[in-house]
Amino acid sequence: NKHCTSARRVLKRALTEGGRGREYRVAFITVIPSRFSCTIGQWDSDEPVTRQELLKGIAGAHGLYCMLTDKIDEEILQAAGPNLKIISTLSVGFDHLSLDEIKKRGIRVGYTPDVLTAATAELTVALLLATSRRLMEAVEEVKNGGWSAWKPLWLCGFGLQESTVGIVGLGRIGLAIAERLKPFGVKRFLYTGRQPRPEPAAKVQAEYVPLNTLASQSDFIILSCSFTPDTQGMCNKDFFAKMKKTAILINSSRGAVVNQEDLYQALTTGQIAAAGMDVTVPEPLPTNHPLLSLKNCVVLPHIGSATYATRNAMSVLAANNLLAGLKGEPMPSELKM
Ligand SMILES: O=C(O)[C@H](O)CO
Repeated sequence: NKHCTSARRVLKRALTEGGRGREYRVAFITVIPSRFSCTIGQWDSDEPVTRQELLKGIAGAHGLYCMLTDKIDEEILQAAGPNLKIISTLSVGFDHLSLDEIKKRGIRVGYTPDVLTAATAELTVALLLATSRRLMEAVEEVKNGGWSAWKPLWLCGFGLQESTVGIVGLGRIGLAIAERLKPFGVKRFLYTGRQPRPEPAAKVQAEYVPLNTLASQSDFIILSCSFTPDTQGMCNKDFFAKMKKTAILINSSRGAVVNQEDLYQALTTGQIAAAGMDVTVPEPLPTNHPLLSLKNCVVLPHIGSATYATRNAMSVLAANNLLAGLKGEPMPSELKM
């Protein structure tokens, strides 16, 4: 294999933003040239590659380095042709990859678990606190003159102390979120998923419960599951109807796990207290989307893993996955399909 396609480099911005970013970029760009001889067709921008460019650039490639913004489906795989044997995605999520089509062609897939766990968990906690303690509203009030005096009930929210936290998906990130929340004085952790996970659960004394129980008993519900046909639209009007009126929903998994129309209804009718979303459908969410008009909904632009160090580690891991795959070796992080 003498060719590979690097769809783009994500750390270009790190360089232009200065500071620590500079060393990260160096780390990334040295991976491919020093360890493997290949021709790189690169989309050299921090913006997603256009579909057209990707279709054109991938023709004949042996490997593809892509991101979650690239939908790798039958059309792309056809355009690549039979040379393509390795796909390396700069993400832990892989719902942008048509795995059936990929498997059919005997293509191996690399992804980036573990290295982003801490950053994603940290952001999820930040989003939870920003939502539950109404930080966005509070900052806005300071800026717009709404801060008239200290008042007993003004901008009150909900605290974690003595609360019940429900986690949907107690995987690597779900567990890391629970571990970070525990010191806030959470009383009970509930979790749900395809099956009980006694080992991680024991670390935070989390109880495995059915989804309905989690919905009705939790004060905070955190979505940290993969996006699959089972989880698609899982948080819908039935789910919201079971939640406490004082409960808060936090989503740092994939936007489509939540039915956004039903969420809007639940938030505007007082069925639930608030929601914090780091992921939406679509991304970006149009600026006139109804959810953005709500004070009790905090929306972030999918920044769970966005620390310089984490994006650097993801980039290096994705490059090493690609190289190992091209050499026919085991990848550092290969997706089991
Ligand atoms: O799947 C992923 O990797 C996250 O959504 C972004 O880092």
